[in-house]
Amino acid sequence: MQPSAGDDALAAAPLPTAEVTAPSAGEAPHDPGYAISTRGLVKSYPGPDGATVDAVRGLDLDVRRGETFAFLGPNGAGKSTTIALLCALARPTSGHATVAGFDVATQPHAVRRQVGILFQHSALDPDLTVEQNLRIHARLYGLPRRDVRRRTAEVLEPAGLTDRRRFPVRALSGGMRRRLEIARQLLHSPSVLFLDEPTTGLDPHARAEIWEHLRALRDRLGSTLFVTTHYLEEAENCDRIAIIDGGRLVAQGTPLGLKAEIGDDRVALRTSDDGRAREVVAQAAPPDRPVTVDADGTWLRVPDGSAWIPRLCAALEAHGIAVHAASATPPTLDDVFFHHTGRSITTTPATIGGGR
Ligand SMILES: Nc1ncnc2c1ncn2[C@@H]1O[C@H](COP(=O)(O)OP(=O)(O)OP(=O)(O)O)[C@@H](O)[C@H]1O
Repeated sequence: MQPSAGDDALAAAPLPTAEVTAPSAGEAPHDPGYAISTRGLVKSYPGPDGATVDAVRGLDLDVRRGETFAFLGPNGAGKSTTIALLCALARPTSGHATVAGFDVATQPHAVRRQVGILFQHSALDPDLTVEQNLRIHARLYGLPRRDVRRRTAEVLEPAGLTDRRRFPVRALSGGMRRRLEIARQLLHSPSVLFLDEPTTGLDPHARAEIWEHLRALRDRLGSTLFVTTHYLEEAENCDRIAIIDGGRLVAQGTPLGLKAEIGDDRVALRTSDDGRAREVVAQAAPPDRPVTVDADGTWLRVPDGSAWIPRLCAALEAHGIAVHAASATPPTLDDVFFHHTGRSITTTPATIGGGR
């Protein structure tokens, strides 16, 4: 969902051209090592019939400078609302947040000059050329006229779009358009770049290219990247991950650290009779290990999963149940997501050996 700015007067304010000032002490929690810091951040919207929709409920988040940070959550979890708050496009109901050292509630102009935002839906004009789209943005951000040509060339080059600068946007591929949107957001040299599902709708090749581009930008400019994505393999390559569910932060850590917290391997068995297999596996497995039957077959979590496969297969075969396939897999990020939210982030059913 695209952050809706319409509910807040803040969003309608014009972008300033003046230099920003440093925050005064005590306005919001701020550690100079953090690009983003929030404490008890809340956003509630008026809902239907006088009810209140609590989109973000008390978020405590710390994102280090130069970090690539993945923000994961099911649909409606509050990801876009969080981005809107952090970009000062919506006003927090309560709590504090600083971005690049500026308070989103008391210094919204300064925050907006420090951030670039890639929305889920394209904000490019397809009839204008690549350069014209960039110039409009430069003007909106009050870039001095003498700098526009230089900055345009500087952002187009790493995006691989220099030779397309006179093409109308409608003549670009989906991946090129996304790279152009990223380039446009870099024109005013933001220190934090927010990307709301930057690769959704792109084919795997274009997705890989976007990530290559983002990593190169991070390495070259030292920008902090805050990315929402539904693709766990993309989150896997980020420095740290936060999972939000129902507006609350349910997990935060490195991909490795979060998976290590889950610990045990997942052993999945596809059998001739999964209903009976569940009972047999429950008896043969260590006590207090829940055994589940779903589209993947019969599965459970145990330490050193591959050592359990021969034992479980022997027990099943002793009960006349044939085992068609068996696998043991270490925890994946989808397991982490499932563990914290009770559901899978993937839309397609997981397969034995490749799923939860
Ligand atoms: N302007 C608004 N007015 C009322 N409710 C809103 C508004 N914007 C968002 N919400 C509600 O807040 C909750 C969080 O929405 P949000 O768009 O932040 O979630 P999300 O995690 O970005 O979802 P998705 O992955 O589907 O984009 C949802 O219940 C949504 O319906």
